[in-house]
Amino acid sequence: MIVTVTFNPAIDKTALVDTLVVGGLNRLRDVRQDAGGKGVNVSKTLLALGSNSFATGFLAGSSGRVIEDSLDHLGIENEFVWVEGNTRTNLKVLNAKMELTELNEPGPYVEMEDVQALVELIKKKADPSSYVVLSGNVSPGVENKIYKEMIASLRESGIRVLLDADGELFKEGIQAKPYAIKPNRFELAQYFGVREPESLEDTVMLGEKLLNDQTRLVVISMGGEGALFLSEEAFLYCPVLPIDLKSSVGAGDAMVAAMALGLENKLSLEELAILCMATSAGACTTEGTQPARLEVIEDLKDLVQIERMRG
Ligand SMILES: Nc1ncnc2c1ncn2[C@@H]1O[C@H](COP(=O)(O)OP(=O)(O)OP(=O)(O)O)[C@@H](O)[C@H]1O
Ligand SMILES: O=P(O)(O)OC[C@@]1(O)O[C@H](CO)[C@@H](O)[C@@H]1O
Repeated sequence: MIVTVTFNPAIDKTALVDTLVVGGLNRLRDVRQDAGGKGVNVSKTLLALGSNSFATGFLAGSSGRVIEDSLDHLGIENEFVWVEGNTRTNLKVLNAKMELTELNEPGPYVEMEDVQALVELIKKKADPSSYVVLSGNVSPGVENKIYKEMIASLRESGIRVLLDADGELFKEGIQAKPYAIKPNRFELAQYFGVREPESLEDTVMLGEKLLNDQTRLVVISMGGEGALFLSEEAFLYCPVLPIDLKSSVGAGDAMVAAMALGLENKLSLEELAILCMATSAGACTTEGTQPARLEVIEDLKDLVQIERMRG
């Protein structure tokens, strides 16, 4: 069973505008709404890939109900800890050049006792064969060391964690050596306090420093430049797939879903890379934060190219 944890889910409003004017009036068109937040997107993608998951985290107020209803409607098993306030709405605006501007709200306040309730819920659902996906930002009130503490605590129960976070959450979380991580190139550079590496070799040099006896898989996503897959088995580079881009919001989450499924199904690194590339590219072919249909993902798999950098 894959358990996805979203501390700070969101209703994602995606809209188009020809030119985004900062400090001016922008009239949006083609506004669509999706139940989102990184872990929620991972669960939606797993469903598209034909896999069950259990979605949890924090929800609040009427927006929280919208997300819960959407997951129920999709048939995704879920149980959230309910807190005061209202789950956030995040605005994603794409201009005519397909440049994305994201305006993410902070989300409702979460007390430490709510976090305790969440950890108990996760431990109730997960067992040593489970992968727990911790992804996204946390709500106000939650400390940056939370993922680090959760990774350590879940490890005591033999549960493996896949971490996708940025900034301090990532920096702290890494210290607890999660089983798998998916930084993008910016997050990787930020972690090491260096400029974003330009070459694949320099990116690999940073990424391999994060592999260790417990962190067995490092995937570095590089947006339109593809991704790197590092494990003790091999180091692989996959160039980006040629697709008709609709919205890249959630492409990273699609990749995380494919990583979790690949690990659960014990795929080889090469098979896992193919699934990740096809699933993440598929997410870019849909509007908003919807995953692609399985047939689309299957077709995209044929386009994946793999360059072996080591192993
Ligand atoms: N324009 C694109 N065309 C095809 N595939 C893409 C494109 N953009 C992203 N992808 C795929 O999605 C993967 C993840 O994208 P990206 O590196 O932007 O993730 P991210 O930074 O975690 O994004 P987010 O947090 O917004 O989901 C890439 O490695 C690539 O495989
Ligand atoms: O504020 P966070 O938690 O970092 O990111 C939240 C978010 O931008 O991530 C998803 C796309 O990856 C969206 O569904 C959601 O709005």
